[in-house]
Amino acid sequence: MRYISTRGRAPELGFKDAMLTGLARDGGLYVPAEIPRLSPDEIAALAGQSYEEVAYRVMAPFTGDAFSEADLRGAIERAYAGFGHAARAPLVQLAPGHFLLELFHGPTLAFKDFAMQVIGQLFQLALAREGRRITIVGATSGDTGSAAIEAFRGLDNVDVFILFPHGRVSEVQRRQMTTPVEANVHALALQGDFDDCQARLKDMFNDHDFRDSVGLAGVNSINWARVLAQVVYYFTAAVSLGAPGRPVDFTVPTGNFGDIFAGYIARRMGLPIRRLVVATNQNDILHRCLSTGEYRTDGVKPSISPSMDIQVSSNFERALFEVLGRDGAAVTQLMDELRSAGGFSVPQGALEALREIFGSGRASEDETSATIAAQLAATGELLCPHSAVGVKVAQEHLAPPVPMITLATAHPAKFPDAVEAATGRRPGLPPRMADLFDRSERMRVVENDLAALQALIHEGRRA
Ligand SMILES: Cc1ncc(COP(=O)(O)O)c(C=O)c1O
Ligand SMILES: N[C@@H](CCOP(=O)(O)O)C(=O)O
Repeated sequence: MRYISTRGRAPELGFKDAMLTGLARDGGLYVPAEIPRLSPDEIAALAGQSYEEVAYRVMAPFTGDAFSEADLRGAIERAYAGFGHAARAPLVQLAPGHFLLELFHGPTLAFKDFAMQVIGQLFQLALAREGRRITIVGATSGDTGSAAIEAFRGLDNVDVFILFPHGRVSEVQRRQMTTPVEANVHALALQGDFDDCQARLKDMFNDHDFRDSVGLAGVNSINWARVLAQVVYYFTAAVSLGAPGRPVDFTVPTGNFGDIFAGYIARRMGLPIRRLVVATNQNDILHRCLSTGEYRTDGVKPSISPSMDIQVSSNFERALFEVLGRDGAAVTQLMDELRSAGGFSVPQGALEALREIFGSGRASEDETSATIAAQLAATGELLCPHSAVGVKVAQEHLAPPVPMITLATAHPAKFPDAVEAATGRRPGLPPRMADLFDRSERMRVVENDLAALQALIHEGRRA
């Protein structure tokens, strides 16, 4: 299996190198040269299998010969062993025809653990084999950072630097990043928003001297392996509701477009997904774009679903690449316009192709709070604000008899203030995290300045 860049000017790589590389050297994102398909019989045969078995069968066609079957299976087994639910990603019913896929039973209580735990294992295998050290730099609006730290903390051959927007993540999210004691973990509170964090991260990748000198690696969803591991739960959920014999819809709380792009890949692999619905908070650039064809940034607005406070949605580039007929030059032109003018118009044919697959909707702050309260009253399910955005938008897109599955992307206890304000009930952390507020914090507040960040990373790495 070979991987190509969405900008068409970077070397083709195998799975392992694409994973260790992160962003392509032409600034694009790696995607598989071909998307493997599973036959209806192969999809039907996933019914009743463990989450780990489904993960192996879905991921193996993409990893090619990068890892032996035993290594890949071992990595998957270790990745999910610490999850707090036997099903890993349980499906609960909210209403007739509407289901919630709970993706928050991993170690850091958000869907990021599903991929981060696997790639943590795969990175360790690959680095040990090659005797390499790397520096991971990640940008987070709250959840990727803690998941990455959890997956890579304490490793001898990895240093981890996480950029998060200062004052714009929840206290639980911040403490998850600032309380680990391992010397290889560095939490950096950047004076700016998430888009600034992600822009500086991409600047570092595009500075090839810096990139090579520190052995830069990325574990944001710019990394194809992140997207791949997230494809798996679309299969487990759809199959449990009758796929391949029955189509399903998904609604996905969306920011960086990585999670919903994983659903798109599942669909291309043959899973009968009828619609994928993008659910945004008041940072609704994707909803506006799908509605009007205009992708225009207008500044990140802080919300009660902070992990989705994103305007420059990284993986939308992968979707554009597909609907532009895999034309790297056309993608490069749109991305250049985004950088120079803050936006672009999606060509009409590409917009129609997007709309055939993706629906969209937006939830205001009040609607998000009202949905948290209403779901608690109606079903007893306590939603985090991101999942509530999803449920609210999903309710507007129900199309019986096709079942709707909404992704619940984080545990409500990560956002106790917003949940308490909506319901009067303050969700508690699981016992293993009960002392989170007693642990001492370690973080540096940093300017939004590329050269200063690069110097800090150079100095902070262990020799
Ligand atoms: C809790 C939560 N929900 C939803 C999202 C949006 O996911 P994506 O960025 O893959 O679109 C994020 C951040 O990625 C998140 O942390
Ligand atoms: N919401 C994310 C933003 C980064 O997303 P990623 O999927 O590209 O890592 C977060 O919580 O950090």
